[in-house]
Amino acid sequence: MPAFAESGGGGAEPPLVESYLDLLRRGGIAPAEGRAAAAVEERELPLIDLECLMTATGDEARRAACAGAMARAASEWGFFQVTNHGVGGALLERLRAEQARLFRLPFETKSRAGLLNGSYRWGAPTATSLRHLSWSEAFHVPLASISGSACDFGELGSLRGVMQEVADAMSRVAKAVAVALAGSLMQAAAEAEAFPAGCDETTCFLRLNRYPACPFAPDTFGLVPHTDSDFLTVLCQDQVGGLQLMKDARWVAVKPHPDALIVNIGDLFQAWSNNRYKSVEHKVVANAKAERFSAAYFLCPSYHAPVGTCGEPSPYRTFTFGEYRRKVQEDVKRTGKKIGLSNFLKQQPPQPQ
Ligand SMILES: C=C1C[C@]23C[C@@]1(O)CC[C@H]2[C@@]12CC[C@H](O)[C@@](C)(C(=O)O1)[C@H]2[C@@H]3C(=O)O
Ligand SMILES: O=C(O)CCC(=O)C(=O)O
Ligand SMILES: [Fe+2]
Repeated sequence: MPAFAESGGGGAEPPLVESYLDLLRRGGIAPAEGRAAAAVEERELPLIDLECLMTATGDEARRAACAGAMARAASEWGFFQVTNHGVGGALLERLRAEQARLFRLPFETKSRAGLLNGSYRWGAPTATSLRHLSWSEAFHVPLASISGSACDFGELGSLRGVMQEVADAMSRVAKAVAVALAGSLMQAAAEAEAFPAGCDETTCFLRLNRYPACPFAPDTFGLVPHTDSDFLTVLCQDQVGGLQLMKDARWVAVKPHPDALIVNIGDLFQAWSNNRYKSVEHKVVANAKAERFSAAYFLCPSYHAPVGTCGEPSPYRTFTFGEYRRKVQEDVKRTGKKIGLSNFLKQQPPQPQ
């Protein structure tokens, strides 16, 4: 498959080239950040062995040490990588093969409302400049619909089963990590076990990402800089690389690790932890030669449950995930950018005159 096959006429590639050239014509300049990409340092994320949490073998002391290491990483990095997570390598290989088949469907088929619950998106929904363009395509699938009959998998019958297995395995990791992180901030272990309130398979998402090879790399985002609008994300990336996160005000490239999954704190967990845990900005830099795949599990609460706090006083007012999502979409529509948590601070920063 060439880097960007002619779109339309049954081609699989979304019309990213046309979108890029249109934004360039409309005065968008290629984001300068990409040119600095060469200077970006590659770092190993904090590596945490989850065996003591994911199996009954771990004793209390090992579990406490594991929770402590995650809490430090969640505070200092907002990201860490985990091994012995229980999500089988063979299963992740099957997912990657299924993703390759799914994204090879014609663009018209992928865009069709019925396929995967109409969850397809590409480029930039509301791009007004190249800085909003993501050289990627994705299916952002509500877990509830994966098992639901309403979700049309087209001719990809085996995809449903693989996505269900991956979602089940990743949700176990997400839950175990969330409870351990909450327990580090709460005295009552029982309360931590119930954390996060209102999260279940009907409220979480599995996002399948594909990043086509990009003729405008490295000046183009594979995925624009953002923070995740959830409690936490469990991410499986392949070995191509390109994920970067903000650390001490500099972009840092995340070195892929063949056996590890990446966990990152989302906006809601930063709010719940009263800013102890950080929802850190991250992006994907486009790759000139290789296509890249990733799959992200988003641990999200129901739209109605207040996000809550580990303890008052919280810097944030009470808000629900529904309010949060609506505000993000409203801000993106109005400004092209997500504003996020600062909208929900009790003390609003002085507005620029
Ligand atoms: C975790 C996510 C937040 C985001 C959707 C995504 O799954 C990955 C891209 C994110 C992003 C970045 C640009 C915009 O801010 C945004 C609204 C979008 O369309 O894609 C956010 C999404 C979000 O915050 O909902
Ligand atoms: O593909 C990646 O490595 C990151 C994806 C991501 O940040 C997301 O889907 O929110
Ligand atoms: Fe993300």
